[in-house]
Amino acid sequence: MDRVPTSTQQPVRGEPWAAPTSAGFAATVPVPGSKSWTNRALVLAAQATGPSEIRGPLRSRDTELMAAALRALGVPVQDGPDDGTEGRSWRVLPAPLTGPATVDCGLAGTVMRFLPPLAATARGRITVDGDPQARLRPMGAVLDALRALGARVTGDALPFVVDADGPPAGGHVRLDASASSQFVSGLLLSAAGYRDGITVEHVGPPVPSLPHIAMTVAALRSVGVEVDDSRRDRWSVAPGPVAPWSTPIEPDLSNATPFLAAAALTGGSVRVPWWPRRTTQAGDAIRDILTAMGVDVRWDGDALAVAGTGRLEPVDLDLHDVGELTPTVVALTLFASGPSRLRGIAHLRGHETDRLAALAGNVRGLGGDADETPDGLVVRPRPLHGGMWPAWADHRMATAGAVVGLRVPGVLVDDITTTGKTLPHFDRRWAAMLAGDGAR
Ligand SMILES: O=C(O)C1=C[C@@H](OP(=O)(O)O)[C@@H](O)[C@H](O)C1
Ligand SMILES: C=C(OP(=O)(O)O)C(=O)O
Repeated sequence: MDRVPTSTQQPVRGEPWAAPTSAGFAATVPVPGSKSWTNRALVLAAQATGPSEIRGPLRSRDTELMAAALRALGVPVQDGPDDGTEGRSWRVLPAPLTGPATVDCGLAGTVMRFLPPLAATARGRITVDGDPQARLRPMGAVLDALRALGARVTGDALPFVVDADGPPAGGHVRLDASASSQFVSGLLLSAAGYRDGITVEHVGPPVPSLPHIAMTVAALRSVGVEVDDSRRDRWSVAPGPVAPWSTPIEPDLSNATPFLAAAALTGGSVRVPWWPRRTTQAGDAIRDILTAMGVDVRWDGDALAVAGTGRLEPVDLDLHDVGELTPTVVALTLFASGPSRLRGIAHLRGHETDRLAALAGNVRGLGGDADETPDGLVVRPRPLHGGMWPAWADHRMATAGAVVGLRVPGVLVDDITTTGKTLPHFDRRWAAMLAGDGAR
């Protein structure tokens, strides 16, 4: 039976976006800073012993919401000097966290999961809400954990209220983080400010997106916070000072994936400059995924260079660790030489939308053949026709529609502006890539 993705999204404003087709191009595509790194940097900088400068941050809806949340709690987050680069730096000036305040999470998982543990260390009443669709995202485990750690929180999902009275006791808490790694990351990021620190123990089916927890641990250590992650499913943060943030933000590799997929699908080539050789970002997994599909992937100086080879092999992949790549990968598998299977991603049902239902439904809407499984998707390539590819308020659904549209005339994305969640001006960047801007 066809399922329709859960969506309370508001009626889409404006005209649908006609996805351009392409028969190949050569382009250099710089991508802005990482969402995941930027929002970790902001949360840590707000707790630091002195001012921080966050260089090369992502400036998008998710990160502007995090900056606005910190300002609402009394922490100035100011523009740094304008050096002409896109990701204008942020200067964060730590100050006592106070309510009353209202925090808008939008649809950002990082804001709704990272901010409440910080808010619990403030003083005053803090009301937290977000987009209608955000109210459907799993939150209960984090809010229960905060209560167990001594915080006063009313509610089990957005909207909820934190009645803060200075740093809670903290201590040891058990929670089921199988719905989102962000439950763990959020608690760890503010744990140094709890009186006894925090030890988080996961109990339940495997935690998804473990590289994102490794990123959290790396971020904490970079500001001098002591973290013990030596035991599986257990993370312990000691109480103590947080040093100012100083690490430049890496480019967002997940945001790079639709552009790399475009090269793979059209026989074109794309270079993404400043691709880190070592990183905790999930998006780095695209190198192995494209290679497994038969695409030419190589280093070119400081850039990653991807070129289509005219063939795309089918894949059987466990994306449990790198679930946010699924929409891009599905777009690619639609054009592979046989059926593909994607596994380990049941938790995507709690992302911006139910991504498994949205992807299967959108593929079928273009005449394709995709089915949900209990923990993923099966995609069987067949000729597609044009039609509407709804974004379901989900930035990665929108960018996946752009990828599909490269090979299928007449694909329309109902709301391309939803890409502003993590990648402002996506449509302009896409057009520039197809025009071969910056090609070498
Ligand atoms: O911590 C982070 O920055 C993120 C963790 C992951 O969340 P889930 O564990 O909920 O998949 C990922 O999908 C999301 O895009 C960003
Ligand atoms: C799951 C994602 O986002 P969020 O940070 O809102 O969970 C994503 O960007 O793919």
